[in-house]
Amino acid sequence: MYVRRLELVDFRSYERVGVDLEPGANVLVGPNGVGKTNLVEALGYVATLDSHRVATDAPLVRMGAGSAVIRCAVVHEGRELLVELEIVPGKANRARLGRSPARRARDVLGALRLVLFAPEDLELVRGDPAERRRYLDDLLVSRQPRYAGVRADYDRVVKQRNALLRTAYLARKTGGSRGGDLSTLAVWDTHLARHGAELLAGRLELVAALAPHVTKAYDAVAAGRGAAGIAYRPSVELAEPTTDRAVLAEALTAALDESRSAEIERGTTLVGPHRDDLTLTLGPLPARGYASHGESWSYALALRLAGYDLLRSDGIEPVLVLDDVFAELDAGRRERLAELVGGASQLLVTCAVDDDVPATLRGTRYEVGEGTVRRVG
Ligand SMILES: Nc1ncnc2c1ncn2[C@@H]1O[C@H](COP(=O)(O)OP(=O)(O)OP(=O)(O)O)[C@@H](O)[C@H]1O
Repeated sequence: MYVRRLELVDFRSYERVGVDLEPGANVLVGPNGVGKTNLVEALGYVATLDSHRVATDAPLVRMGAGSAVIRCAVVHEGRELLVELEIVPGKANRARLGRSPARRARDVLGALRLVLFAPEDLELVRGDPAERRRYLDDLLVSRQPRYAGVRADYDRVVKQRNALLRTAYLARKTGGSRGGDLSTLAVWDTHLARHGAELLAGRLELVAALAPHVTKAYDAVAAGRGAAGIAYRPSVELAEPTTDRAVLAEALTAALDESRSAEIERGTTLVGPHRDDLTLTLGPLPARGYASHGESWSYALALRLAGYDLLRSDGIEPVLVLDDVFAELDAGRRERLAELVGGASQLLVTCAVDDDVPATLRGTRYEVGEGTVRRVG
Protein backbone atom coordinates (compact mmCIF):
# COMPACT_ATOMS: atom_id res chain seq x y z
CA MET A 1 0.00 0.00 0.00
CA TYR A 2 1.19 3.56 -0.64
CA VAL A 3 -0.11 7.11 -0.73
CA ARG A 4 0.25 8.47 -4.26
CA ARG A 5 -0.98 11.98 -3.55
CA LEU A 6 -1.83 14.11 -0.54
CA GLU A 7 -3.75 17.39 -0.69
CA LEU A 8 -4.56 19.67 2.22
CA VAL A 9 -6.85 22.67 2.45
CA ASP A 10 -6.72 24.81 5.62
CA PHE A 11 -5.06 22.00 7.55
CA ARG A 12 -2.69 23.28 10.28
CA SER A 13 -0.26 25.80 8.66
CA TYR A 14 -1.29 24.93 5.06
CA GLU A 15 -3.78 27.06 3.19
CA ARG A 16 -3.61 24.80 0.17
CA VAL A 17 -0.94 22.27 -0.73
CA GLY A 18 -0.61 19.15 -2.87
CA VAL A 19 2.22 16.65 -3.06
CA ASP A 20 2.79 13.56 -5.19
CA LEU A 21 4.49 10.81 -3.23
CA GLU A 22 6.33 7.70 -4.39
CA PRO A 23 6.42 4.09 -3.23
CA GLY A 24 9.61 3.34 -1.26
CA ALA A 25 11.42 6.03 0.71
CA ASN A 26 10.26 9.67 0.69
CA VAL A 27 12.25 12.18 2.73
CA LEU A 28 10.65 15.48 3.77
CA VAL A 29 13.39 17.95 4.65
CA GLY A 30 13.07 21.47 6.07
CA PRO A 31 13.96 23.74 8.96
CA ASN A 32 12.12 23.51 12.29
CA GLY A 33 8.52 24.64 12.33
CA VAL A 34 7.87 24.79 8.56
CA GLY A 35 5.18 22.12 8.54
CA LYS A 36 6.83 18.70 7.97
CA THR A 37 4.99 17.02 10.84
CA ASN A 38 1.74 18.69 9.76
CA LEU A 39 1.92 16.70 6.51
CA VAL A 40 2.36 13.31 8.15
CA GLU A 41 -0.10 14.19 10.91
CA ALA A 42 -2.74 14.59 8.18
CA LEU A 43 -2.04 11.06 6.92
CA GLY A 44 -2.13 9.73 10.47
CA TYR A 45 -5.54 11.37 10.84
CA VAL A 46 -6.87 9.58 7.78
CA ALA A 47 -5.65 6.26 9.21
CA THR A 48 -6.99 6.71 12.76
CA LEU A 49 -9.35 9.73 12.77
CA ASP A 50 -7.11 11.09 15.49
CA SER A 51 -4.05 13.29 15.70
CA HIS A 52 -0.92 11.90 17.31
CA ARG A 53 -0.32 15.35 18.82
CA VAL A 54 -3.60 16.81 20.05
CA ALA A 55 -6.72 15.43 21.68
CA THR A 56 -9.18 17.80 19.98
CA ASP A 57 -9.68 18.76 16.34
CA ALA A 58 -9.63 22.56 16.69
CA PRO A 59 -5.81 22.96 16.36
CA LEU A 60 -5.89 20.94 13.12
CA VAL A 61 -7.86 23.65 11.33
CA ARG A 62 -5.79 26.56 10.05
CA MET A 63 -6.10 29.58 12.30
CA GLY A 64 -8.96 31.72 10.98
CA ALA A 65 -10.54 28.96 8.81
CA GLY A 66 -13.79 27.15 9.65
CA SER A 67 -12.86 23.64 8.51
CA ALA A 68 -9.97 21.63 7.10
CA VAL A 69 -9.88 19.11 4.27
CA ILE A 70 -7.48 16.18 3.88
CA ARG A 71 -7.60 14.36 0.57
CA CYS A 72 -5.39 11.46 -0.35
CA ALA A 73 -5.11 8.89 -3.12
CA VAL A 74 -4.17 5.48 -1.74
CA VAL A 75 -2.90 2.71 -4.01
CA HIS A 76 -3.51 -0.83 -2.80
CA GLU A 77 -2.99 -3.96 -4.89
CA GLY A 78 -2.87 -1.88 -8.05
CA ARG A 79 -6.15 -0.02 -7.39
CA GLU A 80 -6.38 3.61 -6.41
CA LEU A 81 -8.89 4.84 -3.82
CA LEU A 82 -9.58 8.48 -3.09
CA VAL A 83 -10.21 9.25 0.59
CA GLU A 84 -11.42 12.65 1.69
CA LEU A 85 -12.11 13.98 5.17
CA GLU A 86 -13.50 17.34 6.16
CA ILE A 87 -12.77 18.29 9.75
CA VAL A 88 -15.25 20.70 11.29
CA PRO A 89 -14.40 21.19 14.99
CA GLY A 90 -17.31 20.44 17.29
CA LYS A 91 -19.18 18.56 14.57
CA ALA A 92 -18.97 15.10 13.02
CA ASN A 93 -16.35 14.83 10.28
CA ARG A 94 -17.60 14.47 6.71
CA ALA A 95 -15.98 11.77 4.62
CA ARG A 96 -15.87 10.54 1.04
CA LEU A 97 -14.58 7.21 -0.19
CA GLY A 98 -14.02 7.13 -3.92
CA ARG A 99 -16.86 9.05 -5.52
CA SER A 100 -19.43 8.48 -2.80
CA PRO A 101 -19.98 10.23 0.51
CA ALA A 102 -19.33 7.83 3.38
CA ARG A 103 -22.22 7.25 5.79
CA ARG A 104 -19.95 7.93 8.76
CA ALA A 105 -16.39 9.18 8.99
CA ARG A 106 -15.30 5.92 10.57
CA ASP A 107 -16.14 4.11 7.33
CA VAL A 108 -12.80 5.38 5.97
CA LEU A 109 -10.86 3.44 8.61
CA GLY A 110 -8.98 0.64 6.94
CA ALA A 111 -8.61 2.52 3.63
CA LEU A 112 -5.14 3.67 4.68
CA ARG A 113 -3.12 1.38 6.93
CA LEU A 114 -0.34 3.41 8.43
CA VAL A 115 2.09 3.14 11.33
CA LEU A 116 3.47 6.44 12.58
CA PHE A 117 6.33 6.87 15.01
CA ALA A 118 6.92 10.34 16.44
CA PRO A 119 8.70 11.80 19.48
CA GLU A 120 5.32 12.08 21.25
CA ASP A 121 5.34 8.28 21.43
CA LEU A 122 7.60 8.47 24.46
CA GLU A 123 4.26 8.87 26.26
CA LEU A 124 3.41 5.27 25.36
CA VAL A 125 6.02 4.24 27.90
CA ARG A 126 5.98 7.16 30.33
CA GLY A 127 2.41 8.44 30.07
CA ASP A 128 -1.01 7.43 31.37
CA PRO A 129 -2.80 4.15 30.56
CA ALA A 130 -5.00 6.05 28.07
CA GLU A 131 -1.97 6.42 25.76
CA ARG A 132 -1.39 2.67 25.73
CA ARG A 133 -5.09 1.89 25.26
CA ARG A 134 -5.14 4.19 22.26
CA TYR A 135 -2.05 2.48 20.86
CA LEU A 136 -3.77 -0.90 21.17
CA ASP A 137 -7.09 0.26 19.77
CA ASP A 138 -5.52 2.01 16.76
CA LEU A 139 -3.61 -1.16 15.94
CA LEU A 140 -6.69 -3.30 16.53
CA VAL A 141 -8.71 -1.19 14.08
CA SER A 142 -5.85 -1.18 11.58
CA ARG A 143 -5.80 -5.01 11.65
CA GLN A 144 -9.57 -5.43 11.79
CA PRO A 145 -11.50 -2.25 10.90
CA ARG A 146 -14.77 -3.68 12.33
CA TYR A 147 -13.35 -2.90 15.79
CA ALA A 148 -13.92 0.81 15.09
CA GLY A 149 -17.64 0.04 15.47
CA VAL A 150 -17.09 -2.11 18.57
CA ARG A 151 -15.06 0.67 20.16
CA ALA A 152 -17.67 3.32 19.28
CA ASP A 153 -20.48 1.16 20.72
CA TYR A 154 -18.51 0.57 23.90
CA ASP A 155 -17.64 4.26 24.31
CA ARG A 156 -21.30 5.20 23.86
CA VAL A 157 -22.40 2.76 26.56
CA VAL A 158 -19.79 4.02 29.03
CA LYS A 159 -20.84 7.61 28.32
CA GLN A 160 -24.54 6.85 28.89
CA ARG A 161 -23.84 4.81 31.97
CA ASN A 162 -21.58 7.54 33.40
CA ALA A 163 -24.27 10.16 32.73
CA LEU A 164 -26.77 8.06 34.67
CA LEU A 165 -24.40 7.49 37.60
CA ARG A 166 -23.38 11.14 37.60
CA THR A 167 -26.98 12.37 37.70
CA ALA A 168 -27.70 10.04 40.60
CA TYR A 169 -24.51 11.17 42.34
CA LEU A 170 -25.41 14.87 41.98
CA ALA A 171 -29.01 14.28 43.05
CA ARG A 172 -27.80 12.56 46.20
CA LYS A 173 -25.22 15.25 46.90
CA THR A 174 -27.75 18.03 46.60
CA GLY A 175 -30.19 16.19 48.86
CA GLY A 176 -32.47 14.77 46.15
CA SER A 177 -35.21 12.50 47.44
CA ARG A 178 -33.84 9.05 46.57
CA GLY A 179 -30.50 9.85 44.97
CA GLY A 180 -31.65 9.80 41.35
CA ASP A 181 -33.28 7.11 39.29
CA LEU A 182 -30.96 4.16 38.65
CA SER A 183 -33.69 1.81 37.40
CA THR A 184 -32.16 1.59 33.91
CA LEU A 185 -28.64 0.83 35.20
CA ALA A 186 -29.14 -2.93 34.74
CA VAL A 187 -29.83 -2.40 31.02
CA TRP A 188 -26.59 -0.46 30.63
CA ASP A 189 -24.74 -3.17 32.56
CA THR A 190 -25.86 -5.72 29.97
CA HIS A 191 -24.72 -3.49 27.09
CA LEU A 192 -21.43 -2.75 28.80
CA ALA A 193 -20.73 -6.44 29.41
CA ARG A 194 -21.54 -7.35 25.78
CA HIS A 195 -19.59 -4.60 23.99
CA GLY A 196 -16.87 -4.59 26.67
CA ALA A 197 -16.32 -8.34 26.25
CA GLU A 198 -15.95 -7.91 22.50
CA LEU A 199 -13.41 -5.09 22.88
CA LEU A 200 -11.56 -6.90 25.67
CA ALA A 201 -11.33 -10.10 23.61
CA GLY A 202 -10.00 -8.14 20.62
CA ARG A 203 -7.32 -6.48 22.74
CA LEU A 204 -6.34 -9.75 24.44
CA GLU A 205 -6.00 -11.48 21.06
CA LEU A 206 -4.02 -8.54 19.76
CA VAL A 207 -1.58 -8.49 22.68
CA ALA A 208 -1.01 -12.25 22.39
CA ALA A 209 -0.11 -11.82 18.71
CA LEU A 210 1.90 -8.64 19.28
CA ALA A 211 4.05 -9.68 22.27
CA PRO A 212 6.72 -11.66 20.36
CA HIS A 213 7.02 -8.83 17.82
CA VAL A 214 7.67 -6.32 20.64
CA THR A 215 10.44 -8.48 22.12
CA LYS A 216 12.02 -8.93 18.69
CA ALA A 217 11.75 -5.25 17.74
CA TYR A 218 13.23 -4.05 21.03
CA ASP A 219 16.06 -6.52 20.69
CA ALA A 220 16.77 -5.18 17.19
CA VAL A 221 16.52 -1.49 18.13
CA ALA A 222 18.52 -1.77 21.36
CA ALA A 223 21.00 -4.35 20.03
CA GLY A 224 20.25 -7.05 22.56
CA ARG A 225 20.31 -4.86 25.66
CA GLY A 226 17.39 -6.16 27.75
CA ALA A 227 14.26 -8.16 26.99
CA ALA A 228 11.03 -6.25 26.46
CA GLY A 229 7.73 -7.88 27.39
CA ILE A 230 4.12 -6.72 27.23
CA ALA A 231 1.04 -8.00 29.03
CA TYR A 232 -2.56 -6.82 29.03
CA ARG A 233 -3.83 -5.83 32.46
CA PRO A 234 -7.63 -5.94 32.61
CA SER A 235 -9.57 -4.09 35.30
CA VAL A 236 -11.60 -7.26 35.90
CA GLU A 237 -10.23 -10.41 37.41
CA LEU A 238 -10.08 -13.37 35.03
CA ALA A 239 -9.81 -16.82 36.61
CA GLU A 240 -7.67 -17.91 33.67
CA PRO A 241 -6.54 -16.33 30.40
CA THR A 242 -9.35 -16.48 27.86
CA THR A 243 -10.74 -14.65 24.87
CA ASP A 244 -14.12 -16.38 25.07
CA ARG A 245 -16.63 -13.53 24.73
CA ALA A 246 -19.24 -15.20 26.95
CA VAL A 247 -16.76 -15.82 29.77
CA LEU A 248 -15.46 -12.24 29.51
CA ALA A 249 -19.01 -10.84 29.58
CA GLU A 250 -19.71 -12.89 32.73
CA ALA A 251 -16.52 -11.56 34.36
CA LEU A 252 -17.53 -7.99 33.50
CA THR A 253 -21.05 -8.51 34.85
CA ALA A 254 -19.67 -9.93 38.11
CA ALA A 255 -17.21 -7.02 38.42
CA LEU A 256 -20.00 -4.49 37.81
CA ASP A 257 -22.12 -6.14 40.52
CA GLU A 258 -19.22 -6.03 42.92
CA SER A 259 -18.38 -2.39 42.31
CA ARG A 260 -22.00 -1.21 42.24
CA SER A 261 -21.90 0.73 45.51
CA ALA A 262 -18.46 2.24 44.76
CA GLU A 263 -19.73 3.36 41.34
CA ILE A 264 -22.81 4.97 42.86
CA GLU A 265 -20.63 6.55 45.49
CA ARG A 266 -18.25 8.04 42.91
CA GLY A 267 -20.71 8.63 40.09
CA THR A 268 -18.69 6.89 37.36
CA THR A 269 -18.04 3.49 35.74
CA LEU A 270 -15.09 1.87 37.48
CA VAL A 271 -14.63 -1.41 35.56
CA GLY A 272 -14.33 -2.26 31.89
CA PRO A 273 -11.81 -1.94 29.06
CA HIS A 274 -11.75 1.86 29.46
CA ARG A 275 -9.91 1.29 32.77
CA ASP A 276 -7.44 -1.33 31.51
CA ASP A 277 -3.72 -0.93 30.86
CA LEU A 278 -0.86 -2.50 28.97
CA THR A 279 2.06 -3.44 31.22
CA LEU A 280 5.47 -2.91 29.64
CA THR A 281 8.50 -4.59 31.19
CA LEU A 282 12.20 -4.46 30.50
CA GLY A 283 13.85 -7.53 32.01
CA PRO A 284 12.36 -7.91 35.51
CA LEU A 285 11.39 -4.21 35.86
CA PRO A 286 8.39 -2.21 34.69
CA ALA A 287 9.46 0.18 31.94
CA ARG A 288 7.34 3.00 33.32
CA GLY A 289 9.21 4.69 36.15
CA TYR A 290 12.38 2.58 35.70
CA ALA A 291 13.58 2.74 32.08
CA SER A 292 16.12 5.44 31.16
CA HIS A 293 15.28 8.07 28.55
CA GLY A 294 17.12 6.11 25.84
CA GLU A 295 15.49 2.82 26.86
CA SER A 296 12.02 4.41 26.96
CA TRP A 297 12.59 5.91 23.55
CA SER A 298 13.76 2.56 22.11
CA TYR A 299 10.76 0.87 23.73
CA ALA A 300 8.31 3.31 22.16
CA LEU A 301 9.94 2.79 18.77
CA ALA A 302 9.82 -1.00 19.31
CA LEU A 303 6.06 -0.80 20.04
CA ARG A 304 5.46 0.95 16.71
CA LEU A 305 7.79 -1.32 14.77
CA ALA A 306 6.11 -4.34 16.36
CA GLY A 307 2.73 -3.08 15.14
CA TYR A 308 4.19 -2.59 11.70
CA ASP A 309 5.67 -6.11 11.74
CA LEU A 310 2.41 -7.64 12.94
CA LEU A 311 0.40 -5.98 10.16
CA ARG A 312 2.94 -7.25 7.63
CA SER A 313 2.71 -10.77 9.04
CA ASP A 314 -1.08 -10.48 8.51
CA GLY A 315 -0.39 -9.75 4.84
CA ILE A 316 -1.08 -5.99 5.14
CA GLU A 317 1.68 -3.70 3.86
CA PRO A 318 1.20 -0.50 5.82
CA VAL A 319 2.74 2.88 5.09
CA LEU A 320 5.45 3.60 7.66
CA VAL A 321 6.11 7.14 8.93
CA LEU A 322 9.17 8.11 10.96
CA ASP A 323 8.72 11.67 12.16
CA ASP A 324 11.88 13.39 13.48
CA VAL A 325 13.40 10.07 14.49
CA PHE A 326 16.91 9.90 13.09
CA ALA A 327 18.25 13.03 14.83
CA GLU A 328 17.70 11.19 18.16
CA LEU A 329 19.85 8.20 17.21
CA ASP A 330 23.58 7.52 17.15
CA ALA A 331 25.16 6.23 13.90
CA GLY A 332 24.86 2.53 14.85
CA ARG A 333 21.17 2.79 15.75
CA ARG A 334 20.44 4.76 12.59
CA GLU A 335 21.90 1.99 10.46
CA ARG A 336 20.05 -0.72 12.37
CA LEU A 337 16.75 1.13 12.02
CA ALA A 338 17.41 1.69 8.31
CA GLU A 339 17.88 -2.07 7.89
CA LEU A 340 14.62 -2.79 9.74
CA VAL A 341 12.46 -0.40 7.71
CA GLY A 342 14.25 -0.50 4.34
CA GLY A 343 11.69 -2.90 2.86
CA ALA A 344 8.61 -0.78 3.59
CA SER A 345 6.23 -0.46 0.67
CA GLN A 346 6.24 3.25 1.45
CA LEU A 347 8.31 5.07 4.03
CA LEU A 348 7.89 8.75 4.90
CA VAL A 349 10.73 10.30 6.85
CA THR A 350 10.79 13.86 8.18
CA CYS A 351 14.05 15.53 9.16
CA ALA A 352 15.66 18.95 9.48
CA VAL A 353 19.03 17.82 8.06
CA ASP A 354 19.58 15.33 5.20
CA ASP A 355 22.71 13.89 6.76
CA ASP A 356 20.70 12.51 9.70
CA VAL A 357 18.99 10.02 7.36
CA PRO A 358 21.05 6.95 6.41
CA ALA A 359 22.05 6.95 2.72
CA THR A 360 20.07 3.74 2.04
CA LEU A 361 16.82 5.55 2.90
CA ARG A 362 17.37 8.71 0.89
CA GLY A 363 14.80 8.01 -1.81
CA THR A 364 12.66 10.78 -3.24
CA ARG A 365 13.45 14.11 -1.57
CA TYR A 366 11.03 16.97 -0.85
CA GLU A 367 11.91 20.41 0.46
CA VAL A 368 9.30 21.73 2.84
CA GLY A 369 9.07 25.52 3.21
CA GLU A 370 6.48 27.73 4.92
CA GLY A 371 3.25 26.42 3.38
CA THR A 372 4.94 24.74 0.39
CA VAL A 373 6.32 21.33 -0.53
CA ARG A 374 8.69 21.02 -3.49
CA ARG A 375 9.93 17.75 -4.91
CA VAL A 376 13.63 17.96 -5.66
CA GLY A 377 14.89 14.39 -6.16
N1 LIG B 1 -4.01 25.48 13.25
C1 LIG B 1 -2.90 26.11 12.81
N2 LIG B 1 -3.00 27.23 12.08
C2 LIG B 1 -1.90 27.86 11.62
N3 LIG B 1 -0.63 27.42 11.84
C3 LIG B 1 -0.48 26.31 12.57
C4 LIG B 1 -1.59 25.59 13.09
N4 LIG B 1 -1.13 24.53 13.78
C5 LIG B 1 0.21 24.59 13.70
N5 LIG B 1 0.61 25.63 12.98
C6 LIG B 1 1.99 26.01 12.67
O1 LIG B 1 2.67 24.92 12.07
C7 LIG B 1 4.03 24.96 12.45
C8 LIG B 1 4.49 23.64 12.99
O2 LIG B 1 4.54 22.75 11.97
P1 LIG B 1 5.22 21.32 12.18
O3 LIG B 1 4.98 20.84 13.55
O4 LIG B 1 4.77 20.49 11.04
O5 LIG B 1 6.75 21.71 12.04
P2 LIG B 1 7.97 20.77 11.63
O6 LIG B 1 8.44 21.20 10.28
O7 LIG B 1 7.66 19.34 11.82
O8 LIG B 1 9.01 21.26 12.72
P3 LIG B 1 10.13 20.49 13.58
O9 LIG B 1 11.27 20.21 12.66
O10 LIG B 1 10.49 21.52 14.60
O11 LIG B 1 9.49 19.29 14.18
C9 LIG B 1 4.21 26.00 13.52
O12 LIG B 1 4.81 27.14 12.97
C10 LIG B 1 2.78 26.30 13.94
O13 LIG B 1 2.63 27.63 14.34
